[in-house]
Amino acid sequence: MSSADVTLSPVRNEPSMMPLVHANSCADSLPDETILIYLTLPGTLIPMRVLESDSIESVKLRIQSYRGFVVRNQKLVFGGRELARSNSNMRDYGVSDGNVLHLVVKVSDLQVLDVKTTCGKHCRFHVERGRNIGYVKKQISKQKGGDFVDSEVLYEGEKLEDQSLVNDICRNSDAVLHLLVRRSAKVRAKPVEKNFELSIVAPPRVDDVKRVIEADDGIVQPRKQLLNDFSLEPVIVNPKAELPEVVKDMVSSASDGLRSGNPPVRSREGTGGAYFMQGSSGNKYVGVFKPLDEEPTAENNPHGLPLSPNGEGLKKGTKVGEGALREVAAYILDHPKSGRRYMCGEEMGFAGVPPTTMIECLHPGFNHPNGIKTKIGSLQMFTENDGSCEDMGPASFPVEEVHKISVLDIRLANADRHGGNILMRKDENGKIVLIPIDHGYSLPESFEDCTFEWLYWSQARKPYSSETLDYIRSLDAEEDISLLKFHGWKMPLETARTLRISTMLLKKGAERGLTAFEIGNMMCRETLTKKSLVEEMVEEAEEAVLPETSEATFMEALSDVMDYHLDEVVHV
Ligand SMILES: Nc1ncnc2c1ncn2[C@@H]1O[C@H](COP(=O)(O)OP(=O)(O)OP(=O)(O)O)[C@@H](O)[C@H]1O
Repeated sequence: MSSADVTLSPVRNEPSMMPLVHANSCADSLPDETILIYLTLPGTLIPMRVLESDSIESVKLRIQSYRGFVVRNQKLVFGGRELARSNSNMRDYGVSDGNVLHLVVKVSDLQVLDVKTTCGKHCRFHVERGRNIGYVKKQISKQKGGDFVDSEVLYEGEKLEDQSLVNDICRNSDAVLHLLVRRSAKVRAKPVEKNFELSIVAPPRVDDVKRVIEADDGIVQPRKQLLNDFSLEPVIVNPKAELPEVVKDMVSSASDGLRSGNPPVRSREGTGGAYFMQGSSGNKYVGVFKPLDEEPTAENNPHGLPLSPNGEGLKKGTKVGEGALREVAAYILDHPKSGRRYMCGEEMGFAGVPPTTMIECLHPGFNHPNGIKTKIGSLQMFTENDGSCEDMGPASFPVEEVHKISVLDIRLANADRHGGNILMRKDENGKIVLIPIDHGYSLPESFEDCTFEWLYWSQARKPYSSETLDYIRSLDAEEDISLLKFHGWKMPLETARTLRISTMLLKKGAERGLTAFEIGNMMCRETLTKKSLVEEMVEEAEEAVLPETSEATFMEALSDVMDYHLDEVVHV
């Protein structure tokens, strides 16, 4: 996410209660279904009058108008569940009079910079808000060719010091920070008789200047914390499951970072606690750590979300405290094209899930409201990126990139694939590469909350390539379940069933020439209450077998039901 957390349009003065805005409402007779709800933000409780029939989107729009938080940066949580479907209404989610809804506002870790130079060059790029102007100058030099390290950078006419942090400069929460770069001119004065002669000495032209050797990478150096009370170790359940070298390197770099006094930096984005782990030099993030106890609605969630009432995660069919397990599973199951992950551990997987492993880590920099304790969670390799798919229209995403994400999401029945969870970067040839992250809500026990952002992208309607079809053919859910068991996750029957069903649907659908859109669409509900086709197929198969029947017999029944429905789709 690169945009700021607030809209650029003027925000209305905050009323004590957000008024009801409805086409049919009139001052003295409120419609029957009017309810009063309360929004909590850390430290604030905001009363708001809404209609039970108001859509989530319209409620968010009003929050945007009165509080300034843009809709896509808002997450509403009620009863331990995220109100994720924008076209569903308050009633669908069971919100009634007097209920308290939690509003989590996503604040970006990245800032868009729009840079103009006095010699007419222009560039636009993202930087982490923790970087300083010295670093920005180096980025401009890289992007535009030449050396801008000795130049002056101005914001609203004021010269910025090299040490100034991007975060501190954004005083108006600007979505885009406009900077002007000019060559610095030194003024020298030399006495000439009783007067001074002024001469302005412009620096040499860019081409004449030798490139400055890297000295400071410009990342914020939080005060060094040289501690003894820290640790970072991989969690290995099965000693036979050897960690790939890339994972070992990531773990040791993050551990070296802590040893060198570079503390974890908490991300401002997301609903759970996510920490950027630094390397030993302190100028590079090497991993993202997500502790189990800081997941949304878990005990130590840093965003103040209340505890889950029933242990279920924000998405149906997931459990609080299992997000890290699912993150690691997504990496293990993202087999490379050439074979299973355990046979060729070093290779990047088909969908490009960054290497992820389970670690235990002790550091006072995490959220410890009840005393400092060792935390267990997932550590994922930090991937340099130019923002997420929320920052850009999908038109320029290569078809193969979209297809690889679709294959992963269908297999894992991902319940949280929104644009913010796909990072994006350009490779050395300028081609856009998509990087799937945040798989804490994959492999749910039910299909109720499956959502795939890419369903709405035109690439999803293009046929899979023969290479992708070969990959799909090679998938085997039983092998995947055994592989996860080998790595220590003995999946509950319901989760294993999800993996079996979604793999079966992907394989059967692809075999019949269906597109990612057609297959994905069968897994997603059109509305909160209308069951998806895959849910209907499961129900039909359950009705066709005896209650105590074996899993294998159930899957056989489902296979027949699925063939019937897919053939119908193909012949329409
Ligand atoms: N592997 C990665 N490489 C680079 N940045 C990452 C990586 N994983 C996560 N991030 C960034 O870390 C921040 C928080 O991560 P993330 O969105 O996954 O957290 P979350 O709490 O699980 O979010 P959500 O509320 O979307 O479920 C985001 O800015 C995200 O872009």
